[in-house]
Amino acid sequence: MKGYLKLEDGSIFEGKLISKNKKGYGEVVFTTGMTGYQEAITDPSYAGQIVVMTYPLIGNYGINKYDFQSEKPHIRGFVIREYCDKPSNFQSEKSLLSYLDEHNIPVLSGVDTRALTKKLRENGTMRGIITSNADDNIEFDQTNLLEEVSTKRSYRIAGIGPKLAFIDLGTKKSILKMLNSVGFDIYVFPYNASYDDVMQINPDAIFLSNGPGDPKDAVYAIELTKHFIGIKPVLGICLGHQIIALALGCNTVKMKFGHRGANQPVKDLLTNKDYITSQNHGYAVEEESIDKDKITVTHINLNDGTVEGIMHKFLPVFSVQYHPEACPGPRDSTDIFDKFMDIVMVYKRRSYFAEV
Ligand SMILES: NC(=O)CC[C@H](N)C(=O)O
Repeated sequence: MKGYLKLEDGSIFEGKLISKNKKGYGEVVFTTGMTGYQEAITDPSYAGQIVVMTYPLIGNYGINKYDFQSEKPHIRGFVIREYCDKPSNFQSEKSLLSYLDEHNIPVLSGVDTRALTKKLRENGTMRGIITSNADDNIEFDQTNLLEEVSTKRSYRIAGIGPKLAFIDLGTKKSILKMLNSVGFDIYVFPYNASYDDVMQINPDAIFLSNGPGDPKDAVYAIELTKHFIGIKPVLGICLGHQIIALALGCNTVKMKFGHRGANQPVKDLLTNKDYITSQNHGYAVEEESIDKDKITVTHINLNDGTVEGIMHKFLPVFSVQYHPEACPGPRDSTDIFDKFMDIVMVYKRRSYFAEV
């Protein structure tokens, strides 16, 4: 069936509606990963968004049971150039389309994704609708994205090391896996956990996860972070990084079209090393808002110079905008998890010896 992606500036891209569900609304964003569609569609940070894949052939390696980043897809729609309905991969268990159909996600294929991407790059991210009727109006659901994707109840992933209070703002499973693999005993809390909730476990450190939407909407997490800065080591990734920046008094801004893909170059200004990183964000910490007497910019994006990491000069607080856990993408920067463990152990020992 013929279908359309209509953008808020009135432009219309034609394609074929190949899914059972023929309609979806969202913010239209593009991602440049050549592979990694399974990780992207199940990454809760994409909640509320219609995702355009710039790589022209999608679906060719199917869906497997290892690469899910959460329990289900969170995207509102999927736009591709060409769909491959005969997946070939030793781990593949089902086709991409059957998986998206199970979860009622609309898929528009046969779209000129190059022209669409150019449009989004020039005009910036826009809202849009996937529909069979080009006269339909773009609507927008005002759901609370954090409530939608965060865990509903607290749970633990046991480890032999220090206790980590992990604030789940829509985390990717691979972040939990990486933190657990370096030894953290993880207590996962919902997005609206209070200071008292978290203090019940007497944590050694705090972690703020990735997640969807505008970081300024994460009001509970920003307040919580303010309580812990200077008291416990704090690490944040992506949305977590933006929340830490806001808690430290910096500002965040919406980018024109964001960074999404598995090939974003980042410079580590402390070591002068460059990494290729996995990214998925539409907001960034505003450089001019950073108080340089207190906070160091540790990483920048080599394409556009935007802030990709910060570190407090005197307190154990640091964060990165990119995704060191990869999934999808290169594992150039996974050492951040070991670095966090080292810092937490130093602080834990210090407070132990202060007590005895
Ligand atoms: N992956 C993320 O955590 C994304 C953070 C935030 N929602 C943004 O778009 O910038």
